Amino acid sequence: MAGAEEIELSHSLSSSESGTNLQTADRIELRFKELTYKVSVGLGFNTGEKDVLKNLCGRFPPNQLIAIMGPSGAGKSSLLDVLSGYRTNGVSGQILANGHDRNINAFRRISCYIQQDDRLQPLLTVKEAMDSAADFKLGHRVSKEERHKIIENVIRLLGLEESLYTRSSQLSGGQKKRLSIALELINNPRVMFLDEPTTGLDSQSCTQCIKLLKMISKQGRTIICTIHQPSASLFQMFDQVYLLANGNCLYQGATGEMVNYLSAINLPCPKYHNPADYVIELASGEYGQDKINDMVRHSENGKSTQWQDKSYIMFPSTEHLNNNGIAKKSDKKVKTGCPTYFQPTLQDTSYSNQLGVLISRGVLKIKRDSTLTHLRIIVNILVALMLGLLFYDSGKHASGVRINYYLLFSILIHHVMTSMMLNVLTFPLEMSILIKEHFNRWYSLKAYYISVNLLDIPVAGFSCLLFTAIVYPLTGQPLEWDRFAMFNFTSLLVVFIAQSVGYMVGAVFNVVNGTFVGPVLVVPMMMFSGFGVTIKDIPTYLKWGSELSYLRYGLEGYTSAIYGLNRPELECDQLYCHYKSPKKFLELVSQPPDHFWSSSVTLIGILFLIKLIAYFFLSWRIKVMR
Ligand SMILES: Nc1ncnc2c1ncn2[C@@H]1O[C@H](COP(=O)(O)OP(=O)(O)OP(=O)(O)O)[C@@H](O)[C@H]1O
Repeated sequence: MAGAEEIELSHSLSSSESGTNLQTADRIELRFKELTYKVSVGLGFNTGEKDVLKNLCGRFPPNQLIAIMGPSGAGKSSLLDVLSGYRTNGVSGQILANGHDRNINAFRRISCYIQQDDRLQPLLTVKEAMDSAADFKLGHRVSKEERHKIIENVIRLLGLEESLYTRSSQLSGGQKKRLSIALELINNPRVMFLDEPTTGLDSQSCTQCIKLLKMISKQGRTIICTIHQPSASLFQMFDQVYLLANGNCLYQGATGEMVNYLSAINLPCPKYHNPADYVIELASGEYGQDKINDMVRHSENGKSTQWQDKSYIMFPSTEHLNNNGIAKKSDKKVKTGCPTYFQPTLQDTSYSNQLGVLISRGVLKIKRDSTLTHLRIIVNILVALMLGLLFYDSGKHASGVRINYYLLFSILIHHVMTSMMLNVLTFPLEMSILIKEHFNRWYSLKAYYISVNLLDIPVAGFSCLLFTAIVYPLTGQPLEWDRFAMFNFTSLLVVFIAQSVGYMVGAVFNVVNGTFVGPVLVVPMMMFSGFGVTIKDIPTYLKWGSELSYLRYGLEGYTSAIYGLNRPELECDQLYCHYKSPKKFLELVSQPPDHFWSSSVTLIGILFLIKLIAYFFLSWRIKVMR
């Protein structure tokens, strides 16, 4: 993006209805006092607390691009997490928006947080991602034409016109970053937090990215980002610097004043040295801890405003108070920085709108997902064919009853493992996107959870039906529609339960741990399924295990569908067939002849219970991760 073009774009935006330029009253000055953030560290008996941020003070005015700088581990990301409201546990001190205590929910409505890793939907194109973000954030409050105009403006502003039909996964690092910013710009946030927006970008993309942020800040926004070690030219583009070391503030003030500050405290920046490099060296302790202590003392840990640029619009804390020190009613909007219309939820659009957009976006993803959809269908076809050939006609003759029972158990394990492991492996990636989008208020967790469960039905249903349609006739099961339907219904219930277990594991564990925990959770289910040790042979003190095993009810559902419902005697192709009468076999596996419906009802109960548990794990995980 050329400079002239940028100016032209920002001009075109000023008259647009997207409202990307902020009114003075909408601008936010963020201040914090005595801000401390403690985390628990250590394991077992050796636990303790660590002060990540130590009594920090600071002032981030609107219309400015602010860099939080410091060496690795200084507390930059933590400060961003705390100021954005992403982290609230272990935080003490005061955070003020326009001089008033920051109401976390009101503040979240006017801010956004863009994390270091671009958590984008890999299968959606830039246009689709923008459309769905606009649908989530603007919904029906804004007409279709207006929405289109807003998207167009933001896309133009961020120079993404040429990548409109490129999938997010195929964008370059710089384009991904720009798309992340574009998605959040749609609802015109007044404060933007960005964690290391230049990491992984080449120098040209870095410059483009920072130029863009600068331009957005000049529309009245407060833009705060962490940055590692900027080049001298990049450094100059920031309006303000907040320098951290070991959780303390070493400097807060205008970028142009930093060299003067260093000279004033007898730490002059050597000639021809990039001031950004020099302060990082100082903050890393390369010149001694005493220099760090001096800087903390002189900056008063961020309290001193001596080096700040005084030209920006200030929001004195008393500006909106009447003589009694009470906020004036008419100033409600400025006071909280929150829209004046009543908003019962954190999200900008209704629950039904969120669900609708999640489902239409999900359908797009399903169509393109090579693992969750295409691979899943292929695996079901291949396994069904393999089992069909291996157990060919095993269900037809009385001599093959035992072998057929092994087949039923194999089918059960196939459904459990494939469905569960797919979610264990793919959900952690989805989790990181969910956390970002949920934190930035695109949708509620409930809407998300209902949508994923609804979206699971068609693919699971189709692959299950395909599997049954192949394996059932090949293995010589009774060709009766009701038995076929019952068999498939049991498979579906087992698949849904296994998927929910997968969500549960995927929500709590990362891919590596989940890959271990998932199968481990299946083992007790297998032990108590009645396969091998029949239910009547399980010791009384372990009976509870069989009551909980969804594999037991799945196996019972299968055997009832195949051998129950008064199935007539089986053909015997040998001199003697012990299980000629299906009832005899059902007795062996200690199962009443017509157990199908009671097994199905129990499976449905287990399904709802596991779905509920998975939801609680998911919401717990989201809270814990923050
Ligand atoms: N939840 C946590 N538990 C334990 N220690 C933590 C936690 N969060 C932060 N820390 C510690 O606090 C310090 C600051 O971490 P933070 O991620 O904020 O640093 P940073 O300046 O962003 O570093 P980098 O530039 O390497 O990302 C580090 O020593 C980190 O290990």
